[in-house]
This record gives sequence, structure tokens and C-alpha cells, in this order.
Amino acid sequence: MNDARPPRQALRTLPAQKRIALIAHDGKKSELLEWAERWQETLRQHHLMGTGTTAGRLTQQLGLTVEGLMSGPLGGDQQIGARIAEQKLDILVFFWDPFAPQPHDPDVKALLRLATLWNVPVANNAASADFLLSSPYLSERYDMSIPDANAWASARV
Ligand SMILES: O=C(CO)COP(=O)(O)O
Repeated sequence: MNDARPPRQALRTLPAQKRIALIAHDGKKSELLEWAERWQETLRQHHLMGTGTTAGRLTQQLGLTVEGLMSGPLGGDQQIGARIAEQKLDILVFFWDPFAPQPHDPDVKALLRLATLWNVPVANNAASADFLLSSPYLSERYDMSIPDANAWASARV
């Protein structure tokens, strides 16, 4: 089995104003909307993005400005994953539904894998999202470790 791993870690500093992705599967959308309503004043201070339907609901029901990407089953999870790989996302709030298999389950798994790999803070439910948004790091710069992509590439040529 290939067990290659990045040989070194690099430093990444998250900005004080965070780029936050908000995503919910259909069975969890009302829960996310309720949660976001409670946190809307805090959320307004950051840059928000989301998969198509989730972003549309947040804008329509709460008046939040949310950059809407493609709907999840059409590639939205992959777009958020690409933001992570490019260090353009700081926090992921993803209420995925443990009771409903999704047609795009491989995309969901890929997104969660990239978030873990790149050390992105993730909340999968309302309680973990409460903890994340009440962290003092939310409104401060924050230093963290990520895989050193250059060291990884040069170790493999
Ligand atoms: O399916 C999703 C995440 O996997 C969410 O997509 P929508 O926000 O477009 O419903």
C-alpha cells in the first residue's frame, strides 16, 4: 500500500475576517437556517460562500450575502474542495445528513477528506458550529500547520 505523506508541515495564517463555507443537505437545511439565524450578526462580519441551494436559502430567508457556488449534486462540494486546496477557505460548516445517502456521496467524502488534510476547522452539526463561532480565533489572525506542498512535490520527483 502506498503510504506516502507530506514530509514537512508549513505555516498558514488565517485572516481575521474568515472565509466561511455554509452547506447543508436537504434533510438538514432547516437546522442550518435556524443555526445561522442565531449567528447572523457574527456571520455578517465574514465572507460567506455556500453550495447553490443552501446559499440561496440563506440569502432569501436571512438576507445574508453568500457567494453561491454550484448546487452540491452538480459539483458544489468539489468547488468548495478546490477552495480548500487553494487556501481560499478558512472554516467549513457542513450539516451533512447521516440518514440520507446522497447521489454525490463521493464528492461529499472528497470534501471532508480535503478539509481534514488541510487542517480546516469543520463543524458538522449545530453544537460544533456553536463552539467554532464562539472561538476567540474567529475574529483574530490564527497560525496553523498545513502540509508543505512544495516539499511534497520535490520529494516525489
Ligand atoms: O448537496 C449538498 C452538499 O453535499 C448541498 O447542496 P445544495 O446546497 O445545493 O443543496
